[in-house]
Amino acid sequence: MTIKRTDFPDNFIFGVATSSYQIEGATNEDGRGDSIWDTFCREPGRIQDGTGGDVACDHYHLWPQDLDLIQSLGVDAYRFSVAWPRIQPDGKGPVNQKGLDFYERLVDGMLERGLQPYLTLYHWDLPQTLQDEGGWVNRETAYRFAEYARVVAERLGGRVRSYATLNEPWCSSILSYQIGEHAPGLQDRRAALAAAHHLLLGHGEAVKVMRDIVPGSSLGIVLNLQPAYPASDREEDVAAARFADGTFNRWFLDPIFRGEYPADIWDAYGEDVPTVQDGDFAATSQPIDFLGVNYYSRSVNGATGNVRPSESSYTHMGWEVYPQGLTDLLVRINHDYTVPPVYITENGAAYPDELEGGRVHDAQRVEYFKAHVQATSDAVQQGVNVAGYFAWSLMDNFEWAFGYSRRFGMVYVDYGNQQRILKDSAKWYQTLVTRQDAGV
Ligand SMILES: OC[C@H]1NNC[C@@H](O)[C@@H]1O
Repeated sequence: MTIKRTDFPDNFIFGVATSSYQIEGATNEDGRGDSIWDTFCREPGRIQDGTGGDVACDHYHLWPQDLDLIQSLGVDAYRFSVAWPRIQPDGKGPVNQKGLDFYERLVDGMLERGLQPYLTLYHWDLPQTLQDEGGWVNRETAYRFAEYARVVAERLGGRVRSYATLNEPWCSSILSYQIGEHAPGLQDRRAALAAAHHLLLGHGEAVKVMRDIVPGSSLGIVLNLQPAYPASDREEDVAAARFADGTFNRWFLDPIFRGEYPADIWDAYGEDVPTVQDGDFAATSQPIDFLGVNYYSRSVNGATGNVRPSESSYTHMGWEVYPQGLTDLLVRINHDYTVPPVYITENGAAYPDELEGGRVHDAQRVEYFKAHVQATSDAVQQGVNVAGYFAWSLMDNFEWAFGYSRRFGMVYVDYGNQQRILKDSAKWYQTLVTRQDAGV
């Protein structure tokens, strides 16, 4: 059985994805302000290898060669994010023209190379000055976000036809304000749920603003979703899976597509629930043109905690390789919600890659991509309107709390000399997207 590009509709998009803080570097250049991740990386113990994004892949300076690299892969599109602190160093008010100029050059560079720009407005690099005023826990940040969206849309306008407001609001709220592994590193569930609500409010306010500025553009949001499976059919395990599905998936899908929070989880959260004002759900459930789904793995839930099926293989992040979960997730979303076209906006795996004689034989990552592209095709065959697939990631980059200790790229980055080296997985992807009938 081989997975081929012709297994997908002709207009299906294949792309690669990155994000600003993870690849750009140049954190003190051309007027960029501090983000919460610059602050977080300076706090001892927060990042596993003690690093930060101050240099990263030096993409701020190497972007022309990186766009050449993306073009050489033969993909249709490039998913990237704009750093809010480059556009508004204080998170509000004065606009830094040099920041806008950078992204204008980058977008024009994509268009010149026949690459469709898929822009994400917020991939976690909140201006520190807004965090100083409470960050996403402060409802005002939602309105500052809409103002920032206006600035970007006014400059990049029709050249960018696809705008995602947020990347993974679960990470920007629960992982960041409740679990504390991501910036700003708090551990307060009430704060986290307030942050989640204001992120979704900001999404809605930004969509409202952008509808007028970039009419005809495709506006959406990107969610990291994880299908939750019960460890057994025992009632307590089934309940554990439903709770996991509720807190991880439905807490974000429901406000966007149903204009409400899921009642079971709302009740479970008790006093920690966010303050919802009149009109909030009208904003959060603004009609959108696409849903981005970031899929990496599933969870297997038992009453006493998560289970790691021994028969599965695991990535360098400790995530189970479970491609069927992607198909199941897409079919479920399509069944339970009225969704617009879906893009797989991130899918990929970290493995401990070794550079051997100038090559990286990342066979496990090749198998991961093959299986998940196949799983995406299976969902399409089952009637899910999947419009595209973006591999995470174009190149190795700063993997947040893991620093540079985890490599997700299909292109190897030698951080000592900033060389980019195509791994076998890049070559496989190239054969797939350029219709050279990649075999499975
Ligand atoms: O952990 C891998 C990726 N997950 N989604 C968000 C990205 O920024 C991460 O690198």
